Amino acid sequence: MKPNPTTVTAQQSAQQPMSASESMGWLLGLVRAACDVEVAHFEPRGHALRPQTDTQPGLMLEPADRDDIRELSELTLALNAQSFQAPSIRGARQFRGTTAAGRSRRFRHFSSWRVDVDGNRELSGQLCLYSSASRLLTPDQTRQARHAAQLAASWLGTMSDATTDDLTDTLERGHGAELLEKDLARSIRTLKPFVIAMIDLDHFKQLNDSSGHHTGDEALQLTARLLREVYKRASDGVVRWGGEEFLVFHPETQPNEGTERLESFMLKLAQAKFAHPHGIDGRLTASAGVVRFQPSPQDFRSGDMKAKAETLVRQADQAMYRAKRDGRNRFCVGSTLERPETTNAST
Ligand SMILES: Nc1nc2c(ncn2[C@@H]2O[C@H](COP(=O)(O)OP(=O)(O)OP(=O)(O)O)[C@@H](O)[C@H]2O)c(=O)[nH]1
Repeated sequence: MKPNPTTVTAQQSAQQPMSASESMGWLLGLVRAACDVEVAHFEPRGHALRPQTDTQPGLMLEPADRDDIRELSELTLALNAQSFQAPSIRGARQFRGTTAAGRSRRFRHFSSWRVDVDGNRELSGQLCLYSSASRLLTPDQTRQARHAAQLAASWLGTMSDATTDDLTDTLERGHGAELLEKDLARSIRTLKPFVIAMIDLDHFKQLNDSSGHHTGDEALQLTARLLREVYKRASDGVVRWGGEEFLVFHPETQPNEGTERLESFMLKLAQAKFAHPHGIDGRLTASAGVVRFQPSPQDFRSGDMKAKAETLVRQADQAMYRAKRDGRNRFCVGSTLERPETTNAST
């Protein structure tokens, strides 16, 4: 690919840690510079897109938009177009829209790439590029665009290492805690219920002692894989919180979703039948605690998101210890939090 200013800027900024959304902006910038793409649609893996409206206004990728990759990843971006009409872009080969110059045109799909930046969430999915009929790409331009996207994806892949846990490919604790605070803040803004669960493997020390550390590692990897299967939406967080402890969090989009998804994980773990000589029924089990937080308008006023997140984590932890005390291989529900600052009784 010919060097261009976008590439230089991108390579320079790649020396600095970039957020996932900045990375996405950068990737699109590269592709746009290479091939005049007009509409880019990012389809996160394992995550259904919101229904599109009949006429979606064009959305530019401006710095102000970049804090929120979860919202961003659900969007279709009109890079050089004014607007486009598409009831659902997902899988669309073509749709009508208006170019930047105000002309009505048919936009055609010309290429898609798998983007796999973070094994757990966010920029993992399919980037589909559309161009208007008057701008169909030459084979050379297509090659350039492909090269740009591959280059960007490989840079981004390298950068994701700092935020994920090497062994389990889930979010590393520091990064997970930051996302938790952001997601909690969003739930408070939107007044949507929010769920946190703490999951801890049972008798894990004994598994290490009897079957070896390597088997212990495999148990952690299995657990992480099953959690990722259950908590697979772009808005879900799966974090390795401690040695054999995982934290998950997500907005509650359906009633009772927190407990149902945890049940589904427990069932998958039981079906995996991972042998544990000292485990319940000779297999690997887990104990968990889950709390659901329903924000109220009052929460806007007390803004210490870190303290709120810590309280919720502590309550999930207390509920998890209750599950351990009650015999393990189960989960307990912490009391619904009306005010996360108050640490009264989840046990
Ligand atoms: N294999 C392996 N073991 C780890 C890792 N990180 C922490 N551990 C081990 O995890 C074990 C945690 O044991 P405990 O906290 O005593 O808990 P437990 O044996 O699971 O007991 P309960 O939680 O009460 O059921 C310790 O032996 C740690 O050495 C890891 O990355 N790999």
